[in-house]
Amino acid sequence: MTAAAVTTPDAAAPAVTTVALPDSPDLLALLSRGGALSWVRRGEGLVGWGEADRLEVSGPGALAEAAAWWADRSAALAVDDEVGVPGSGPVVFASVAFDPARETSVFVVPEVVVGRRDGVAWVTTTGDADPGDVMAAAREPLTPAPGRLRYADGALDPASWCGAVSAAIGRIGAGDLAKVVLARDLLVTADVPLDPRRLLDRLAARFPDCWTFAVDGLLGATPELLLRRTGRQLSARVLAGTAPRGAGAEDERLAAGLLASAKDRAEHALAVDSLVRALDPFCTALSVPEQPSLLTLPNVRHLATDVVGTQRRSGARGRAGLLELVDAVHPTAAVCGTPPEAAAGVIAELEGMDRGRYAGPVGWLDARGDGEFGLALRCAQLVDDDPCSARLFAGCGIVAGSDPAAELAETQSKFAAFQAALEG
Ligand SMILES: C=C(O[C@H]1C=CC=C(C(=O)O)[C@@H]1O)C(=O)O
Repeated sequence: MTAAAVTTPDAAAPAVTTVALPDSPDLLALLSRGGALSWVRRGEGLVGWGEADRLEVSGPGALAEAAAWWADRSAALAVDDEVGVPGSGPVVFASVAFDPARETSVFVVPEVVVGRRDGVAWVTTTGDADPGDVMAAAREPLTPAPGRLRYADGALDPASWCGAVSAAIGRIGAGDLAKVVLARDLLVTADVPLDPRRLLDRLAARFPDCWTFAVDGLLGATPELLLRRTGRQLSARVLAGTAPRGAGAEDERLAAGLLASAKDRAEHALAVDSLVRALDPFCTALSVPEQPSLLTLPNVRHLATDVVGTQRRSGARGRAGLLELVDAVHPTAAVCGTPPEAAAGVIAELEGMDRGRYAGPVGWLDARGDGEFGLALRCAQLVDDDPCSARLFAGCGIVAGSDPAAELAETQSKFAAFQAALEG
């Protein structure tokens, strides 16, 4: 545990109090129905509820605006933090649009945050709420399981989406670009309102190696870590290149085939390269394994590269904040393509939908500047005006050598992650 912090900017400033908890709570079990906020992996992370503050922002410079907003807001709080670890004290949850210049990014400061890190648990409250009362309040009962589900095509039906993939392969063949990630959406409607807590519980139970996230109605379990900052230490898990799971010996064969696939290796290398190029100017050291490893999930397997770096103490504009770093690395070629401008143009032209916050950075940031951002993948956006409906997303990297039917099957395997959570 690092030093405790007490800051008192002015007498009228809202108070933020963090106290240690004697027991380690099941974080997701604490959430109540409205406004569930989550970033949890293997029982550790943060959950939050209530809204002490909120920013919705879009346009060029959206992330710089958000960073300035959080710096102002967090500096104005009177903080009493007896825990003093990343994630204790004031925290903002964030869900950034895939294209922050065009679409809305959302930042929410919860009234209550409960965290757990390396077995140490704490609760942070903003304003008058008493930490003891907050923890004593039992979670409201879950709403019934969704029961019958109806699915409908989103922007493109499967055949049209395969047509878009063929068109993208044509552009790649013509030399316009090397890679583009094309996504599709699927609409689901249940007979009863969807309960985010039920979905998050099920996602966390089935995908323990993923980060189970929820911010402002966007929920999912992502295997991809865009960027974590702890002090000057930076880390990321880049994924690109996917194979389905099989039964018995077939599963082993598919795993070996993925590692040996020149097409998947090329797709993966572009994603790693895009992150490393963007991060390098901010780092004194950056370590990148030469070969990808395999990340095995219940529904798919990915090529994975874990990158770690040490941030420079200062650059031309001082030491970059986490949101500035996120702005610099996003979008990587894991969600956009190479070169990014050409890929973004092909996505806008061929996908036929707005991604919203799908494939954007999602996570949290504290007042010290520590935080974690994943990419919002394997997720669904709850529909604002229809509590029984959600929009699911899945995408695939397209390179020379991609096959539209195989890419369609890959989106189905990726949708299956959220569908399993819905169908329980
Ligand atoms: C864009 C998605 O996945 C990305 C992350 C991992 C593997 C990917 C792939 O193999 O295509 C994608 O780049 C998605 O799941 O919607």
